[in-house]
Amino acid sequence: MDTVSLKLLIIGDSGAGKSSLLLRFTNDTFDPDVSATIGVDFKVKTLVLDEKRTKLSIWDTAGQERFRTLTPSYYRGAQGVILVYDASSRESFEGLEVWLNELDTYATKKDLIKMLVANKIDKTSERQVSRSDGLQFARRNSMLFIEASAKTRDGVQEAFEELVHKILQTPSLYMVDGPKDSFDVSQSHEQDQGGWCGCNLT
Ligand SMILES: Nc1nc2c(ncn2[C@@H]2O[C@H](COP(=O)(O)OP(=O)(O)OP(=O)(O)O)[C@@H](O)[C@H]2O)c(=O)[nH]1
Repeated sequence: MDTVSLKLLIIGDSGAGKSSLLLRFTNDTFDPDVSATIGVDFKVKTLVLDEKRTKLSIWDTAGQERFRTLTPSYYRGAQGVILVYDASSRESFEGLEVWLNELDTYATKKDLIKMLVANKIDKTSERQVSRSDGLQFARRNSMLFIEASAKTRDGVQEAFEELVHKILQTPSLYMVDGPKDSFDVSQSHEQDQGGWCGCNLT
């Protein structure tokens, strides 16, 4: 079976639930007291989809401005991005434009696939962003869209799988010409450890 290595990013306002979505997807756990990400956190997960083994390296970036150093390197070479807002926070929804601008500025693959995730849909009585508002924003910006909850698992697996499925349908995104363009997970991880703090605030 072919193995495809993909780099995915998770971006969005602080507190939207980026680390929680990643933790749910990679470990199937949820931590109500998860701490803010400093710099970047990084997880690898293998997924078999469309008769391909995909080795996903998923970069969870800090939403807080003061922890965002070396921003361009988060974006370099990414084939897919998950843009997260909190459906119980209008502010996090309104922050999406800024994240899209940052993506436009730094992404090196301009045809990368974007998935918009409305997180925290379990907080039904506190909802501030309707499904149709989310869907409309996604359509306007050529993104996939899913509503999810890292807490209840709703939509989480689907969000990652749909994104990967769409990337696999776009071979130009991951077929590489030579070693210089390929993304080597092990090498990149070593760089992370040496370059900046890839940890959670305790
Ligand atoms: N009810 C509910 N709470 C959630 C959900 N996802 C995350 N949370 C909570 O929201 C808070 C923020 O979650 P994080 O995953 O740290 O958010 P983040 O986007 O990674 O934040 P930064 O690291 O600061 O960028 C935590 O208290 C989580 O437990 C969800 O689906 N439902």
